[in-house]
Amino acid sequence: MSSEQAAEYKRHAAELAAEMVEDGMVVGLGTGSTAAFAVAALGRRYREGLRFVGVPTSLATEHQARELGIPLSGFGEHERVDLTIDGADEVQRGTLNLIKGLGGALLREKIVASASDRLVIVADESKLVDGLGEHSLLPVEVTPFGWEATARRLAEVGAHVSPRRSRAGDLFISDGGNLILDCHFEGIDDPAATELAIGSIVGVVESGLFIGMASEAVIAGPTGVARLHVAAQ
Ligand SMILES: O=C[C@H](O)[C@H](O)[C@H](O)COP(=O)(O)O
Repeated sequence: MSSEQAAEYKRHAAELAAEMVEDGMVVGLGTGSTAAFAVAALGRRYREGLRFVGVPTSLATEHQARELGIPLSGFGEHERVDLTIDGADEVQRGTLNLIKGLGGALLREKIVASASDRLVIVADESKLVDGLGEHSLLPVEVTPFGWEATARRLAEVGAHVSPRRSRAGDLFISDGGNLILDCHFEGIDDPAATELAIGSIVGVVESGLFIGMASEAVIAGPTGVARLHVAAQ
């Protein structure tokens, strides 16, 4: 799929999800190229009279939403988020378990997702996988202090670890002031166990595994847009 086609599919999925927002909602605003289409569509809907407040999942999304005139809020004012629309790097068929964080926003995204009544994932169909870790690295956010030691612990649970760097070659710093270690696994057979193993390492802030969090995925491709739900076990 060409990048123009992928962008078109992302836009389709994002615009359909943006239609799910209703008057009075608290809306989680995701991060990344696909979520940005949803934020743009929500900006248009706000200008047309829909009233909602957004909870942004990154500084980049906060900036985009402000430019569009979307009012923003946070967890000081709201305990729960009604609906979050976000992208993903991989979406597992059936479970809708996810890998997120290639854009570096996984920590805020996970905080917002965990406070959301509904997490709707928007993506083009290249993101759909049978098993997590098929195509994507797993980003893990870690504290800057002692990151090399944390990286060694991650290697012990089976990851090939590379610290993420900026284009200039410096260590990438997340919105939360942490580092990201990109972890390659030879497939992630048991995502819940992997999430637990990674989460128990001192120095790990969060991993990009989102297990049991997505309620729906809106996936667009050449045959149209499909709304996927978690399959009954
Ligand atoms: O940290 C970034 C986020 O998890 C993104 O939602 C994810 O990387 C997908 O981004 P995109 O829609 O640009 O592929």
